[in-house]
Amino acid sequence: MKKITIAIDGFSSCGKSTMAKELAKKIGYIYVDTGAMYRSVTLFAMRHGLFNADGSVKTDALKQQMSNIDITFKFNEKAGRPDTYLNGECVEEAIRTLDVSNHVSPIAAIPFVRAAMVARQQGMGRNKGIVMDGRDIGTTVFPEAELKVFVTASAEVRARRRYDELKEKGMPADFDDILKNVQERDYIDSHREVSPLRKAADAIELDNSHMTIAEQNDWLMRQVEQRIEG
Ligand SMILES: Nc1ncnc2c1ncn2[C@@H]1O[C@H](COP(=O)(O)OP(=O)(O)O)[C@@H](O)[C@H]1O
Ligand SMILES: Nc1ccn([C@@H]2O[C@H](COP(=O)(O)OP(=O)(O)O)[C@@H](O)[C@H]2O)c(=O)n1
Repeated sequence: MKKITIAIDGFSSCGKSTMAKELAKKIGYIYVDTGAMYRSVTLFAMRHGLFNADGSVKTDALKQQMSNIDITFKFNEKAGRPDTYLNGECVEEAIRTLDVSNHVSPIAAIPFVRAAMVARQQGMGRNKGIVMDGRDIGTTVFPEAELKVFVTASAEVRARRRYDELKEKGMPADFDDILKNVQERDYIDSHREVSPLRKAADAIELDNSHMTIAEQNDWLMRQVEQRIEG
């Protein structure tokens, strides 16, 4: 069966990685969560004092440190998805905190950070057979992807989903803080100069506000079948 490239973009916390990882498992593709890469750079910057007190980034210092940031993925059989490693340390949990979420968008707006991440992502997808989710996969990383999906849901629905997830994991969560974070990231991600979050002209839009996880997985599988058979 022919292998294709699948790009899943959209707003924060709308279910991109949930559907991407499930699809990859079903069809035996590699799954890459590009948000985890930007989150890992952010965690590194937080740990190394590369943020100013006002939340802005010490850009020159970060630039000098970029070659010391090694991000890798290793498949976790139990979780059924790849875990993210920063310089050899599993940071899967550490990169999902609200603190990291509150710092990530300024990091992801920096051109040299994006250039480094995009180069790595393109390398991982060189042989196709990949499902990648993020903000700029269909527009910048793989503009030639055979299937592009752009996912949306209302900000309240997305914040509720993230809130439920953090609660279930026993992590601190406040609904209003999460909603504010989701809205702020949407704004910064959509308005940055380099690769802003936007729907690619040839992407299919999916509003999953009122869909179950099973329904969206079925929907995505149908889209893939059409591309693979067609
Ligand atoms: N259709 C859905 N209905 C309810 N919850 C969902 C749905 N899709 C995803 N979720 C949940 O929403 C949360 C955010 O999903 P996630 O896949 O991490 O989003 P993203 O990758 O877009 O940030 C997760 O806890 C996930 O289980
Ligand atoms: N391809 C990507 C993926 C994420 N990002 C940035 O990384 C942040 C975290 O992405 P994420 O996918 O983990 O976020 P959630 O939607 O899971 O909350 C986003 O808010 C963007 O600022 C990006 O700029 N480009």
